[in-house]
Amino acid sequence: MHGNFNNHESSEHSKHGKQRGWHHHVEESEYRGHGRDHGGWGRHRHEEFEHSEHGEGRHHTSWNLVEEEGHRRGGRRERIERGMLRYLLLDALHHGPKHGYEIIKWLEEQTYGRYAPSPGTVYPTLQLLEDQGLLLAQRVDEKSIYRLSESGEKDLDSRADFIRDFWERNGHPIPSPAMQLEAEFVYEDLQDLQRTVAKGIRMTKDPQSLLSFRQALERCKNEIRHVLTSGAVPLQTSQEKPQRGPQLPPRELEAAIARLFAVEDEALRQTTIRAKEQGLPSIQIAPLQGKLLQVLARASQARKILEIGALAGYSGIWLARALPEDGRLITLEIDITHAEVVRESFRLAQVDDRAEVRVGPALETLPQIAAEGPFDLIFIDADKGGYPQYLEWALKLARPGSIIVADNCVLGGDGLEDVHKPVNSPTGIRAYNQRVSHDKALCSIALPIGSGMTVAVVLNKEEQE
Ligand SMILES: C[S@@+](CC[C@H](N)C(=O)[O-])C[C@H]1O[C@@H](n2cnc3c(N)ncnc32)[C@H](O)[C@@H]1O
Repeated sequence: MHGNFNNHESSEHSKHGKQRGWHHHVEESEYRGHGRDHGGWGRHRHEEFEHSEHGEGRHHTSWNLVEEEGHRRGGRRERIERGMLRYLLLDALHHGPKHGYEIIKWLEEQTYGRYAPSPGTVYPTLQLLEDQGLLLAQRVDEKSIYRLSESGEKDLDSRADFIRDFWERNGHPIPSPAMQLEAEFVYEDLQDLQRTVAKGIRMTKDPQSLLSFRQALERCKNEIRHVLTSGAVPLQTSQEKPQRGPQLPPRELEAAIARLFAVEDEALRQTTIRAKEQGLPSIQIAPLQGKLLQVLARASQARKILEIGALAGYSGIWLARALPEDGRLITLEIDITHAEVVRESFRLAQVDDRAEVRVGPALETLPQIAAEGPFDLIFIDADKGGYPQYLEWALKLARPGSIIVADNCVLGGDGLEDVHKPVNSPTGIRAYNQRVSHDKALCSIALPIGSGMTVAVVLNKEEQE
């Protein structure tokens, strides 16, 4: 029940309280017993409900006769919905035969004093239940001892939810005032958190941010579980230093890094704009990845670079710009239309003196360029099913110290799981990762950048473990 605690809903209810149904008022009390809205203590709204003719009409007249209310006890009280006392009486007798006063005491004790119905409401209700055949009464020493009849058990069963909720609220000791106050704060924080998350969900347009919300909530739940089991807040591990300042979700973080480290110039921007205009898909690498390729090319002092999968030449431009004047980039492209766009891109970016595109299926072109190797850096970014074969070729065309990079290798984790799937699995990415991560001739890592890049360095014999 997530209602506005301050709403007084009598008018709403009386609007519906018509025909043969009857309604109750909604009662709000400043309450320090256990509240249902919270599942704990706090301000508690007792919401009563309308019974229609489709409900339990057979009780209507008799219920109206009975006023039920718990006593106020030491500032704590439990009030129950009108008409529900009968089920508490039935429940008391379900736990053994009792006379009227014993029932009152039993309820008072079991609720730790929260609820003690008055004799003035209990005795008429017992009489009513007996008349309805739900109780059996036996006179012993001037007192009636009651026990449940079979139909009484059934009637009680029909309200099992109410009974369960009642005991969840009331069947445990009352916490100290200090505990109650702290608990109020916890509930307020919880509601605040719920509002914040709901607002975040409404405002965000990025699925990655939603994933980050879930991860943050998971961390919070884990910490609370830890407190529950060990009674203490978990120690921060060295990787989980207290966080300072706003935390950006991964995509925004990449964009922020790119703004600082990988700013596109006009030639690069125009490359993607022209590619779009020509109807090419926007599946080029991100600026951050382009810069990473440049860093790797520079680190390996690359003079010859091979790329498999050119599209419009965007990544090719990043790579070609990391080459010395006499360096060479060969990029392979199956689609002749794409290849034409690539040529124009290289010309406009003024790297056409060192970068060229070769047209055809890569597996046919690769054997033809074997004589032009070895290549210092090889970037694989074509059809994903071909990755394992491209890796074979990359290893043939590389030298010790060469770097082999492949794009789209993490795919939100899909590229990493189930690495034992056959090498010709649909994407080939898992097989690729399996191979580069285990091959002794390679030192490799997958990076969660873009949709994930795997970087591998070819080792010489002495370097291999
Ligand atoms: C993801 S795009 C390349 C993006 C490019 N590396 C960039 O970041 O700017 C993949 C390209 O590989 C090409 N391709 C697909 N299968 C190929 C194959 N068997 N041989 C060569 N190129 C292929 C596609 O036509 C497409 O242009």
